[in-house]
Amino acid sequence: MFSNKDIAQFADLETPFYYYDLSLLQRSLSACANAAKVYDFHVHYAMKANFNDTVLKKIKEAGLGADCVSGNEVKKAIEIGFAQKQVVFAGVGKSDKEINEALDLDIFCFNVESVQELEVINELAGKKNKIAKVAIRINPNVDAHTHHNITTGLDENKFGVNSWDLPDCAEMLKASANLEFMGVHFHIGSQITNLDVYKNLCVRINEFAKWFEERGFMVKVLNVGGGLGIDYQNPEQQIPDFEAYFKIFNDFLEKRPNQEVHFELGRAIVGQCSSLISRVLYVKNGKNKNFIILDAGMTELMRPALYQAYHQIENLSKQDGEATVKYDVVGPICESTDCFGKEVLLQETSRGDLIAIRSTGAYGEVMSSHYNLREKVSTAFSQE
Ligand SMILES: Cc1ncc(COP(=O)(O)O)c(C=O)c1O
Ligand SMILES: N[C@@H](CCCC[NH3+])C(=O)O
Repeated sequence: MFSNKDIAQFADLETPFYYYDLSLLQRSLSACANAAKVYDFHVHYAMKANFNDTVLKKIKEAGLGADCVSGNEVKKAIEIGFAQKQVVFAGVGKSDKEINEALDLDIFCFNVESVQELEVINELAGKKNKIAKVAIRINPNVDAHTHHNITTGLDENKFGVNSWDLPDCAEMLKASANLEFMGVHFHIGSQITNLDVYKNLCVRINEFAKWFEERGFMVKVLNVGGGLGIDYQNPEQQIPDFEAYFKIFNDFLEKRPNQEVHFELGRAIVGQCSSLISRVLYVKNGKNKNFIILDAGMTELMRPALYQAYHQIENLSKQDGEATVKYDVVGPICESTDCFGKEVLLQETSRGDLIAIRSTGAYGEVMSSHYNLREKVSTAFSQE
């Protein structure tokens, strides 16, 4: 819900822009940190969800670590002030340059996704006379029951080491003088709303951790990844149930004494704290359809075009009236998929109205592009 003060502030700003509610971000962070603390769990924030500087600084101040998926994310995490020992680096295609940079920055751990990558990290660490800490990202073949395009833990996915390659992995680890084995890593997908999925993941994690222990490895870290979803249908349901989420891992993981449990949450922390604010350029009334044409498009928010993702759409200029007209809400980009919602019921809308597209804090601003030579999308922040 936006206050009249928020809306008055928006009226003076050039659209489109991402609006960040920093007090909501703070409340999400506190809820997450407090729920994790009960079990002494460690949370690394998945930077790919949103790497806006102001957002990152708040997350760092809350004491979370950083989960990175590129050399630039690793560098940015360190620049923002995340402690080196709280930075992890995953990714199925880490380049030699990126590995070298992360070695120089002495990060906590590489989450390694293939036997070849182990070989390369060992060689590059050797050249620097360093010992690289590594966890093996295992593909557990657990169905996350989420959108097909954001599932990552099935045999058909490119991510992680498949179970049949683990014997080679173990051999490589034993033969590599410049690698220190830290533990096992998993991430089965994003926008997971059925928490039972995580029980299945825990069963597989227990099996894989035991597999390594039986071969003489000490598993210091169980990194279970992230993926906890948010309620896109109901943006006012703002803070995910972190307590229920962490409790599942406490109940179902067979954690050894002194073993650390790590999480990599992105969307659950930042998803609800932002909306894309746009202005209506034109309203086209057709025979069978009415179109609202916004000044924001798929270049600012790609999720609907890419995954047919639902985001709630609100007309902020007509908050009181009854919603009576169905519109297809589209952007100005030269693509037919540049559509934020079809047959969206809204108050009768006119040129100049302000429109909010809700729940855009995760994978919104970060996935914006310059297609059609669009301007870089701007940002605005709530007064805390
Ligand atoms: C390795 C890894 N960890 C964590 C995440 C964070 O996911 P989410 O934003 O769904 O919590 C992702 C993205 O899906 C990922 O690929
Ligand atoms: N970009 C996706 C999530 C991908 C998660 C990263 N593996 C989304 O917008 O839902």
